[in-house]
Amino acid sequence: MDLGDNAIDVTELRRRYGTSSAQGFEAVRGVSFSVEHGELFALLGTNGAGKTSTVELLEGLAAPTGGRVRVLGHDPYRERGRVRPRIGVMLQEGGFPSELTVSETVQLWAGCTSGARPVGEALDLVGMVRRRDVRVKMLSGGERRRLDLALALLGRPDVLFLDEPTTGLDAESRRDTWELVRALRDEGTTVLLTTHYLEEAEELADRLAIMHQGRIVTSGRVADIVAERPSHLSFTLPAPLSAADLPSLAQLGATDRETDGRTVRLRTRDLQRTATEALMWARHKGLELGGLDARSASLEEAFLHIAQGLEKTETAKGNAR
Ligand SMILES: Nc1ncnc2c1ncn2[C@@H]1O[C@H](COP(=O)(O)OP(=O)(O)OP(=O)(O)O)[C@@H](O)[C@H]1O
Repeated sequence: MDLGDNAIDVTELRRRYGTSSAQGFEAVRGVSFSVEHGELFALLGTNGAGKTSTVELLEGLAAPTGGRVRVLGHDPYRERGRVRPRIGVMLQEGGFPSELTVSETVQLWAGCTSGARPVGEALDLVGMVRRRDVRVKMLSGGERRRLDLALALLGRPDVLFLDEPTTGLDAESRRDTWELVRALRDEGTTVLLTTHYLEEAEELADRLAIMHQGRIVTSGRVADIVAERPSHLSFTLPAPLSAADLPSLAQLGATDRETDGRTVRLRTRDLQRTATEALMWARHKGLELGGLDARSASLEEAFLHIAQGLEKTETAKGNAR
């Protein structure tokens, strides 16, 4: 393996569906990013943003209409034979013959995979050993996702593509999958994850990119993306006080505030300072603040802010036309 290059390099990637450029639809519109070896990179986006269309190009399932993709230093479409044995792909909809049992399915796949893990090991990784003799048609949606993951892991891939890996899983199975994905990353596997669950990206991703209408609108480390958003401090004042009795926003180190009756929500770039000022004020006055909640910004909030901002821009453009 050439460790000098990134595991994945994507430059100005484009994908158009339909043959005619006049009638076709461009789902990927000049996307660039790279993923280092051993890194876990998440691709997030609004519905129809172009995540799956992008990932399919990385998996070599289609040729791009523009730009360049390299996976492990090779073109995944033209040099499929060199890339395919070293990647693991978990698609959104794994189509299994429904009459086969779980272990027969893994056996079948193992027959087509060079250096495959033993069936028992693959099933153990995803917690499906006890379901090995169950026919695929009898599995729940979440169990099918886990079987899909077992198949993607069979060839001990250097690069693992996970397209919405925990959709349909209950909270406990989702946590188990996260633990497994983290362990694989810690062993050096590069992971490219697409997900609708922001919490999942927040838990797992070293870096992420957010797509909207075929383009990357923001990318970076989770902490950096989140740091651009303010934190919140909220509490309820005891009667008969109101927000007007609070110190000024400048004294509290807050940027602005919302009130709902006696409940106050302060936005701040310095949560520790704002919380300290508010608590010292309350102590000085001998007051008890109800429902006190100090919260750093989350990825969900950053994502909604970006998505809502884009919506407003598009509405404004539409109105201007
Ligand atoms: N085969 C196709 N022919 C024409 N348009 C397509 C085709 N596949 C996808 N599209 C369109 O391309 C756009 C991007 O779809 P894609 O599935 O890549 O988005 P996504 O970000 O994965 O969405 P989701 O999160 O909803 O799964 C959508 O508008 C979709 O309707």
